[in-house]
Amino acid sequence: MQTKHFYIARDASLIKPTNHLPEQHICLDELLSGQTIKQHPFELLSSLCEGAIAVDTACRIIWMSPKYRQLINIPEDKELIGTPIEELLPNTQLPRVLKSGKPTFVDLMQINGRWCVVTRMPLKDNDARVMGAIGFIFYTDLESLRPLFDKFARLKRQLEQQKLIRPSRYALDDLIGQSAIIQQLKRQARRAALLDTTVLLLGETGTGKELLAQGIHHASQRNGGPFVGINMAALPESLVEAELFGAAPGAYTGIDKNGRKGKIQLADGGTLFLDEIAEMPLSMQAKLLRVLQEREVEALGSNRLEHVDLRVIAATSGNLKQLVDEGKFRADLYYRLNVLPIRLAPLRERKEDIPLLCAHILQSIQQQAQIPALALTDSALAWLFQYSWPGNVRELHNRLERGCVMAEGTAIEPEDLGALDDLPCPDSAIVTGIDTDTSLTSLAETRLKAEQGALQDALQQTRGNKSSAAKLLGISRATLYERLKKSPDN
Ligand SMILES: Nc1ncnc2c1ncn2[C@@H]1O[C@H](COP(=O)(O)OP(=O)(O)OP(=O)(O)O)[C@@H](O)[C@H]1O
Repeated sequence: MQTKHFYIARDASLIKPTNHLPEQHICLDELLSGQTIKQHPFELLSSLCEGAIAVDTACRIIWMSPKYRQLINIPEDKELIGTPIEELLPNTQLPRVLKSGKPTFVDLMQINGRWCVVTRMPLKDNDARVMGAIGFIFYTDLESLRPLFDKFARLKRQLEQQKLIRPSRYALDDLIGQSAIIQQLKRQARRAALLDTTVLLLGETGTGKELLAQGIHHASQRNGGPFVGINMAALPESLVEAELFGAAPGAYTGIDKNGRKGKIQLADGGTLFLDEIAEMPLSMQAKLLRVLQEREVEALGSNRLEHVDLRVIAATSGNLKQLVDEGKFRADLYYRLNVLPIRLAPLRERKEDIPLLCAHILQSIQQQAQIPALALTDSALAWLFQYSWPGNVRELHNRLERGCVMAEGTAIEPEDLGALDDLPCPDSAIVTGIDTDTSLTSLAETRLKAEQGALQDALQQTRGNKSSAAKLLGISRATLYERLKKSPDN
């Protein structure tokens, strides 16, 4: 196979890949080695555009054209060689080019508040090893493209209004925590955002898997595209196919004459978040595998394959490997999804994050509900530290919300957080400062009665639906069953 070289015309007006070597052209290798002409090759290239910047493999600036300096307001005498590019341009995509070794020929990028059309290319040595990357700005005056931008913005607004696309609400900075575990998680997520591969998020319920998925999308190059989420556990098996893969006109009675787009088609250009992936019916797994392998989707009732361009982030609170071993999850799909696994630690493994999380959550509750600021008493904080947090950050949020409602004074006490629900537990008794002799017996009885009353009320309200009753009470189904067993009637 013949290698393609880049050639530049002697009048410096054109760079194009070709297999021929016309006499009037200079090979770029020759040009970069400076054998042919006196002018620095980068300067020659930058004269073709509105600015250019080059970095080495460590993403440090090795060269910047004067026009680029002007665009980002850097004085001429300021030394930039060796500066990490992200310090100057936080949204730079050159690290991605270094990683992938692939160019992006046309992209839009905001530089110093101005939209620019940019091209990025890897710089490779004779053995095709990446030794740096170079970015060019071709247009900074995009007024002529204004009608196109306006149309794009209008269509995007329409889709958002129809709730067909949901912009990601969270960035990685919204992930609260100072622990080493959270810092490492954010570093992994930033690296995952740079790559365009499938990510598998593993963690118990409420650990922030969806929040992290949105953060990765937000930090990725796909952030201008949609973030589309679907929870496999919330869908009856019969609806999964149409919801996920779409349906052709006439696929089933009552369908719109234009057919129906599935979440996969809606995520085109962006990120598809498949929550509770372990719940995906086996019959649908082969179809999803095709999307991951071929980027092709076949709508229900159609025999046409549509190409889609998306990144998949899947999440599970279960053990996928075990399901594979039990034959309940396809091994080939598991390996396709498990390209970049990221584990989210439960809150009990990073309790040092609790005070910061509480501060953030309390502030947001108080702002939303427009109520005066409430602090946690020392004993409330102590209880938060000794509790095991089966529902993780979601449960912390629910308990703090409950605390804000129940608090009588200016501070939240352990019992406002539902700490007494966990009695009789010696630890709880210590942190709540409750005397564990005779008063505890009557308190426990009173609490049991009140609790059974609340359980019965919730069951009545939800017409006996235990899942909904548990949700209403802010407890898990398992806890609900456990508490029901304590009823004197049982
Ligand atoms: N580190 C964190 N910082 C701030 N908020 C968090 C953090 N982790 C989780 N949350 C919040 O906790 C709640 C639950 O998070 P999320 O829905 O992302 O969890 P999940 O792991 O996807 O849960 P599930 O498996 O039940 O769907 C959300 O309100 C989210 O914003």
